[in-house]
Amino acid sequence: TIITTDRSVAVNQTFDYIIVGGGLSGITVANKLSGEGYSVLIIEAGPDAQDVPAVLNAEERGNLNGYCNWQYPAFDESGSQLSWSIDSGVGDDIDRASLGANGSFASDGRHASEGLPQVWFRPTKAELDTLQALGNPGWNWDTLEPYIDAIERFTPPDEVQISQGAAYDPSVHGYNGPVNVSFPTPMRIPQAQKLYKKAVPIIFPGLTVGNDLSSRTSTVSASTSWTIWYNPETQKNTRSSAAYGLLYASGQQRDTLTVLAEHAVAKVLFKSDRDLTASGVQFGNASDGVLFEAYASKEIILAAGSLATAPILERSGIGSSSILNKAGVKTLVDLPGVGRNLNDQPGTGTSALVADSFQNDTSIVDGRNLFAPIISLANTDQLFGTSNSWQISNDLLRDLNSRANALVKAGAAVNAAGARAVIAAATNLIVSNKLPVVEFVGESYPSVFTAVFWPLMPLSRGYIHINTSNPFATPVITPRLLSDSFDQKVAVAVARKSRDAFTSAPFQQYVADAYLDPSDVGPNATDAQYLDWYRQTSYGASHWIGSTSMLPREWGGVVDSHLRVYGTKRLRVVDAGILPFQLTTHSMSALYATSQRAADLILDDA
Ligand SMILES: Cc1cc2nc3c(=O)[nH]c(=O)nc-3n(C[C@H](O)[C@H](O)[C@H](O)COP(=O)(O)OP(=O)(O)OC[C@H]3O[C@@H](n4cnc5c(N)ncnc54)[C@H](O)[C@@H]3O)c2cc1C
Repeated sequence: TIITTDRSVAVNQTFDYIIVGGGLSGITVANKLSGEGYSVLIIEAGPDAQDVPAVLNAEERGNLNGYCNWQYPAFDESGSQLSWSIDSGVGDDIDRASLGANGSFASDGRHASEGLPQVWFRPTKAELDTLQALGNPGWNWDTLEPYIDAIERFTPPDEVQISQGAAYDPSVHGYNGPVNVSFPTPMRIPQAQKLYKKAVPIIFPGLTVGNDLSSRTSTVSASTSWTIWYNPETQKNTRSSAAYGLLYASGQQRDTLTVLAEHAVAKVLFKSDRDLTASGVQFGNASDGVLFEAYASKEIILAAGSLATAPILERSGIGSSSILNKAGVKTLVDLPGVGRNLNDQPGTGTSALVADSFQNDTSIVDGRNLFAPIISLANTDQLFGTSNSWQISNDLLRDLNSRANALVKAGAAVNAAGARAVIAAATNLIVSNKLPVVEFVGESYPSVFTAVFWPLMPLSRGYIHINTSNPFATPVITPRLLSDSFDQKVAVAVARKSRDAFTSAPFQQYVADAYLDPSDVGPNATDAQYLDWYRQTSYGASHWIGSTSMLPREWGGVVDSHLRVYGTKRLRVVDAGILPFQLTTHSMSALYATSQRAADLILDDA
């Protein structure tokens, strides 16, 4: 495998496949295709950060600024810039806008301060089967779960880790894959984990503490495993990822794989404006702005992530003709779904001051930088109480049409039928399958207990589009987080629950001030005050999906169930953007499955 920034490896060269983006999905696909002997070029916008300590050592994720975050600006509907920027992944390792969050060369997109993806657990059968129900034959639990199994190399916790809170269900892990999954050594804040585990069933009645986040049909609370492994030589919790597992690993080297780093793809080239067979890409480096071409004899695969693939399609002439006209791009395929249905989970958090006598107790508060030691996933019954939940569920079912119409009006969906199908699918998971609607993370930092949380199955949708043909300009991203009233209800309810946790009996003797932050949203605050605070402080949880959804074309889909871009030939999308609705997990486990399955579909057609 050649990894280089020397563009001469690609300029005017022809490969079997060109993959745009060396993040989680791009690396996974490249590994499979090159493993079959096909020549593959990955063009990755970010840097090769293989030996960067902040990338390699999982606990240095706070030092990633400058390596791994494109930090795209975000806007509200009036065009004003929001106060937060989007951590857009630089793959695991590359520079942050491009790399997928999980361990790829780059990651997909979020704040460097939060670091690259690490939390690992599986989605449920119900949600993977819903991909198929949305008009995508072959995309279901039975076809995808084996790929989740295949990618994971799980190290079960040892007795010490188990005594510190770790637990697992051996049947929901893979043991022979390239991506390591384990509990940290030592476990973080074991005593504080116990407090959260006692408080969670109190604040979310009906939610039980289980033994594994991956072992569930609906809700669960448990200590988290991460995509890390413990290196006894360096004594460090070490990052695992698509990049480390499938690209850098000595056993995965290929004669036919070339990675060109620090170059961004501007657009896809076609044989002609009439024959929309993808034949190559135009690419360059923003520092000099010069554009070059490289060619593929078989296919172009866009894997630049949910925040970059849609703009590449638009610059290539594929998108809504009115948006392309305004940007000065000639429309080749009028495909209005490009860039719509964008969504992420809006996250924020509260904190409580730890009592003086426990301030130096590292089993309760520590400065270690591994996010999310204990995670709880609660459904509407557990969040709202069963009778309120019944009413809220009825409202959700009743309001499908009005929600769909509102999304079309806002420009976040192509048509009411498509919007309704997607919202109905999510609603069904919430109402009938009782899947979790909120994620609640128990954390601590020096001097404070914190709760970090987000609506897990948001119904809000936004959009991302280009506004210029300049290949190096950032897209205009309008996330519209919390624009839906159900998401608002979930947000307010979980924020209140976090206060209930810190005032609950288990925490009482450990907490000096349960309302430390936000101090002005106190016990008597109204829902409106909570919502106002939530809006001001929340930002995307870095699980951006949906902007190139896999759906029937008449519903606003961008790719078909073989991930082929409608209206074109030899052009596919394989990244988080294909998911039409959120999964009740962090995205990487599912994306490893979708990208492996995509590689098999591509090989079937080779
Ligand atoms: C900070 C952060 C933390 C996260 N934490 C977790 C977690 O704990 N657990 C979890 O499961 N998931 C987590 N995620 C989510 C997960 O990482 C992403 O969902 C996943 O990486 C998306 O994969 P992808 O292949 O779609 O895109 P990515 O992995 O983002 O890859 C896209 C790649 O394309 C590159 N690129 C972009 N534009 C161009 C261009 N024009 N030309 C060439 N290359 C380009 C990018 O640099 C990037 O390398 C996190 C994400 C972020 C950002």
